[in-house]
Amino acid sequence: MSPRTATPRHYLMCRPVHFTVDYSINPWMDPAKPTDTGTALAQWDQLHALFQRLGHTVELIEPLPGLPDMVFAANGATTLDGRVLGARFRHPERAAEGPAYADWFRARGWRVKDAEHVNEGEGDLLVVGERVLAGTGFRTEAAAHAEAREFLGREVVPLRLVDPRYYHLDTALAVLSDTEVMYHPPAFDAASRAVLERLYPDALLADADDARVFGLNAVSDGANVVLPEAAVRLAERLRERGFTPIGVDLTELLRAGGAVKCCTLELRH
Ligand SMILES: CN(C)C(=N)NCCC[C@H](N)C(=O)O
Repeated sequence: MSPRTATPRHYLMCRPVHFTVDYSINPWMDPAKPTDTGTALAQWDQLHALFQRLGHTVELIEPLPGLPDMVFAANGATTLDGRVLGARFRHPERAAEGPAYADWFRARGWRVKDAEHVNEGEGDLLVVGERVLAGTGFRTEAAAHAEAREFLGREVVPLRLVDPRYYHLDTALAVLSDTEVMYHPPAFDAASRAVLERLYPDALLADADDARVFGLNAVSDGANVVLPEAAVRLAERLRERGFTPIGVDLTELLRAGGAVKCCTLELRH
C-alpha cells in the first residue's frame, strides 16, 4: 500500500468558553444533566494543540455569550475556492451564530453569500474532491442543496438522514481523502445508501458502536484521521487502510451532540 500524504490544512475553531447544555435540539442534549465548562475547555485545548502539532493552521473566532453551541464551528459556514456560503440555522437557539461567523469572514475579505435556505454549514455540506455531499432530513433543507450548487459551482449529491441521533451528515459520514469516505449505512435512507454504494464502492463502513461514540465525526488531512478515542474498531480499520488514526477525548462536547469534526471548519481558499 502506498504511503498516505498529509496536506496542511487551514481551520477555524471556537473555544468553548460559554459551553453548556441549557436547551435540547438533538437527542444527545439533556439540560437536566450538568456540564463542566472547564472539562470542555481542556478537551478542546487538546484538539487545538493536536491540529497545530500536525502542522495545520488554526484561526480562532471569538466565542459569544449566550451561544453555547458556537464551539461547533463546522456549522458556521461552508468554504470552497475562497467563497463562503453562510449558515442559516434551523433552531432559533443557534440563529445568531450565522451572522457571527459571516462577519468573521467578511472582516477578513472573504466573499460571503448569506443563505436563503436553512443550511448548517459543514455539518451537512461535505466537500469530497470535486463534489459536495449534502445531508438533509433533520437540519439543512433540500432547497439549500440547489443554493449550494449554484454558489459553490460543484456537483451536489443529496443524501437523506433518517436516524435523529445522526442529525447532521458529518455525524454519519466522514471524508478521508478526495476520493474516500467512511459512513454508517443505517443513518441513511435506502436511496441514499444506494448512491453512496455507487459513488464509493470501497468505503469503510462503520458499525453501530463506532457510530454511537461519534467515530464518524472525524477530521482527515489525507493521512492523519483525528477521531473520538472510543471509536476503537474504526481506528483499527483506518490503520489497515494506511491512515494514522489519532484518538481524542471530547466526551464533554458530545453531551451537546458534537465531536472532532463539529469543532473544525475547514477554510478552503
Ligand atoms: C457535525 N457538526 C458540526 C455537528 N454535528 N455539530 C454539532 C452541533 C451540536 C448542536 N448542539 C446542535 O444540535 O446543533
